[in-house]
Amino acid sequence: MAYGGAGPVGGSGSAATIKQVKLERESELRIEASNDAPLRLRLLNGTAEIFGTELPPEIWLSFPPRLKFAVFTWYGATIEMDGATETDYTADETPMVSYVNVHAVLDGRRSRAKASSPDDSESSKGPRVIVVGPTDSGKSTLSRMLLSWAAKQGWKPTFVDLDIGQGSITIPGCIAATPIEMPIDPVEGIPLEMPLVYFYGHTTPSNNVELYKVLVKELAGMIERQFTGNAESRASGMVINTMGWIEGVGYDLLLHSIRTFKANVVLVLGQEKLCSMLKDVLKSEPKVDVVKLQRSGGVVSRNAKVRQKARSYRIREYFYGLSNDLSPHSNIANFSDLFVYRVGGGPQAPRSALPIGAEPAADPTRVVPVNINRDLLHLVLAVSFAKEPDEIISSNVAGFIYVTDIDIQRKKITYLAPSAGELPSNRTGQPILLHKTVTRGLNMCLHWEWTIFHAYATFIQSTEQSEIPFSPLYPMEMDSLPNGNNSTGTPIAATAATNPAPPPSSNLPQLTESLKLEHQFLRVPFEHYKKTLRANHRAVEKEMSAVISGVTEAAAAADLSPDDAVNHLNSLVSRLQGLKRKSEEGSRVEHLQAQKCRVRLDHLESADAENMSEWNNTRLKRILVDYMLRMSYYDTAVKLAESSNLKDLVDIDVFQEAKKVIDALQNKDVAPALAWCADNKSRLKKSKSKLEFQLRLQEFIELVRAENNMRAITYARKYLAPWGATHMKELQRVIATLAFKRDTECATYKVLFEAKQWDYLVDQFKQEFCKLYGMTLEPLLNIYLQAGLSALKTPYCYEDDCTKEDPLSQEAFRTLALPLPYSKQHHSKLVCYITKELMDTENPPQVLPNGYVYSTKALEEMAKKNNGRIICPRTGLVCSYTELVKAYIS
Ligand SMILES: Nc1ncnc2c1ncn2[C@@H]1O[C@H](COP(=O)(O)OP(=O)(O)OP(=O)(O)O)[C@@H](O)[C@H]1O
Repeated sequence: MAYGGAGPVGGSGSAATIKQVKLERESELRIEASNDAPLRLRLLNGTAEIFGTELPPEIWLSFPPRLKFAVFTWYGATIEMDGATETDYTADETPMVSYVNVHAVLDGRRSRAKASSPDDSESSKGPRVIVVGPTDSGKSTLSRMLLSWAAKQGWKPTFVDLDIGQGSITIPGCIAATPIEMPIDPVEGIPLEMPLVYFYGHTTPSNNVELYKVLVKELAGMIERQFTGNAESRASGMVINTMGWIEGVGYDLLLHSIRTFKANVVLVLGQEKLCSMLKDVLKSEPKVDVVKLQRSGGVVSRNAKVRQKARSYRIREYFYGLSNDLSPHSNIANFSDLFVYRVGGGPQAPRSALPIGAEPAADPTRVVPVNINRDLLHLVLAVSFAKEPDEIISSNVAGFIYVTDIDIQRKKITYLAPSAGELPSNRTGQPILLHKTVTRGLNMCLHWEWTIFHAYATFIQSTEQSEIPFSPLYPMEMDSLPNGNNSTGTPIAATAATNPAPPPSSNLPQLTESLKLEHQFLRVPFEHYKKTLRANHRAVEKEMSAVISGVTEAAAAADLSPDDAVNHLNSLVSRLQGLKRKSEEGSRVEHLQAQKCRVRLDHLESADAENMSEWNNTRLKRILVDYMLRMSYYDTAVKLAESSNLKDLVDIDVFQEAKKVIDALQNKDVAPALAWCADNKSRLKKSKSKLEFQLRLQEFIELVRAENNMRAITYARKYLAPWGATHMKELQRVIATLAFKRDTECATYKVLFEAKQWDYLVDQFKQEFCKLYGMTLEPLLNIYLQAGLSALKTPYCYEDDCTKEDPLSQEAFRTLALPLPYSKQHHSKLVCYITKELMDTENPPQVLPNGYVYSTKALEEMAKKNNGRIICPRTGLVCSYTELVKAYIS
């Protein structure tokens, strides 16, 4: 196991380096990201995937600290990594072939289910796969691969997560399900649009086995009902991830889950004993395949402490997002608005109420009200969709809140919620958006009372401090399983299968492929919208905390006269009025930006075969506007956008923001650029941007140029010294200008005083700006032109006799084509269908409107005979000679 490329083997938390790793076919690069810094990675060439999701070529992906994963390739690939790792190594022994073979069989079963009549409840049922095995056997990872491969082929399998210990869909302590419509994002994990979540409240089922069973039954029942009305989901089936407790009660619970979900494929990871026990028990159930699969050597074992930490990170992630990109909202509610309930462990039934001989036992599913007091402080609460207390157990939850303060005197509770506004309202049917979190501790419920809607929340105490192609197209030979039943179709391949099935290929229609270039079309307005939301949120928080401390100060000031107090309060009131005005304006802007995102989605959706030409025309104009904006032709861009009614489809407002900074830099003023850096500090820091440093260096150089050495030194101490740890060399070079002075002839320092440094800053800013908004660094026009030029570029284009008609005879096109390889040349000859003569530069081909091509000689003769009309000998199309377009042979 070693790196195939240059650079040191393994990371061991050393300083960040960029290194390349060459992966041979069917091998994987196993990575444990460092504990304190993210890791960037990109696919340089070949194809590779992370747990079933293909990597996009040449795009840097950023992985959060502590993530453990593997980049696998079927055909070979080169990966580039930037950042420190705890460990990284390549491995060529993986169980991926057996996993993909399982996928291939499941795929066949899905197709058969889809093809059968929906009325036939048995045969229209897709595979229901349950993945079982001890802790750290790779269950979640295998589930993820099977889901991503299925989604890639256009299926919509349902992912069911019964592992309350870690929780892939939502916080631990819950069981949950969600449809998977796209391959799972290797960084973000399971998408959380609309998960179905049932709250259990402990991280091990042993605390309340009965409740766990009841919730599993509720979840299974709900999914079954959804399948009844949705043939596509039904045929796609489900993949069920389970917990690692496989002995004693844990084993009973596994069997209970297999039966409750009517699983027909049981995949046992790396446990001979469990596999044979399950085969034994399930042999009487003929339609269940039990298959043993090898555990991957890459699966990382985690001890109790690491697991606990992982849970704690998830609480934080739920409220703050994977990379601190979410802002939870702080709200206050009255005690009287809510009721707290605890599930299970309530008072025991009196002996007198029990059958003779029965011992009083706490009802495991009893819902018990609890008083609100300071014990609730720092608890994570889950808000339920139940309308009445007795519906709590059978209801899924809407989301979670975190209690930050309990004011007993004023009877107020302060909490953080992942979304703005009050707790979810039944009227709109909008649940709190679920992100991820962790749970441990008590098992109680919070009842939220509303005029129209009653919501219940379950809360749990978090004692963990939350800081807050396959392509070798081998034919597949499937072994029949010992207890497999062929009536369900092809049996699942056992681990013995050594030939990989064809890797799942994408079912995305062609249009979607071309829409990939439209990424920034959606991303830019969305990033802009997010930025406005953040700015508005910050402004409100700032003003509110100033007002609150103003009130507190006034209350504490014993010597404040009534008049002064009134004046003080009046000033606070006018401040709040100002905030109200600003908020109204802010919300108007937010609304407009959200609308813009909607318009763009609608525009993309409107593309279909019928209006393609008009749609493409609009696209061309969009691309031209984008080009002009990037090249600073703002007025022309605005005119074209206005005259073509494209204002919502182009990013003029975003580029106006850039224009201010660029204009200032061109006037040798760094202040607006520095302000822009301050506004986007955290995101620039995340992407390791050096822009602020470069701006500061330039300010320093200007002070040296003005011979203001003392100020330059003070400036360097204040603004440049903090960069010393990471950019010492550049810093030393610039500081040396104090000695060399502005009229130095020493080339190393002379260049620092040149005017082109400002152009360089403009370029740097443009790059950072594009990165921040998710834009391509090159204008789209260049990318599209390069795509075309790559087909035309031949050595002939660079010879002196290259004809003027060839785009590559133009210098501008030649520059664009510079990085492109020559197009593949076939020495074929084109022969005219009519005259059978060779078509070459002497007798060039011409294209008819119907796409057929004939030689110029033949067409000229035909036009002469028919008064300028051309009749296509193959389709009969009639057109004028003037409608023909010359074709170029390269
Ligand atoms: N091939 C691999 N290379 C590197 N890391 C891997 C590989 N396969 C799995 N892992 C990592 O190992 C860890 C454990 O894997 P996983 O969560 O799939 O196991 P599990 O059996 O579901 O665990 P649990 O005991 O929580 O149920 C995860 O962090 C996963 O990302």
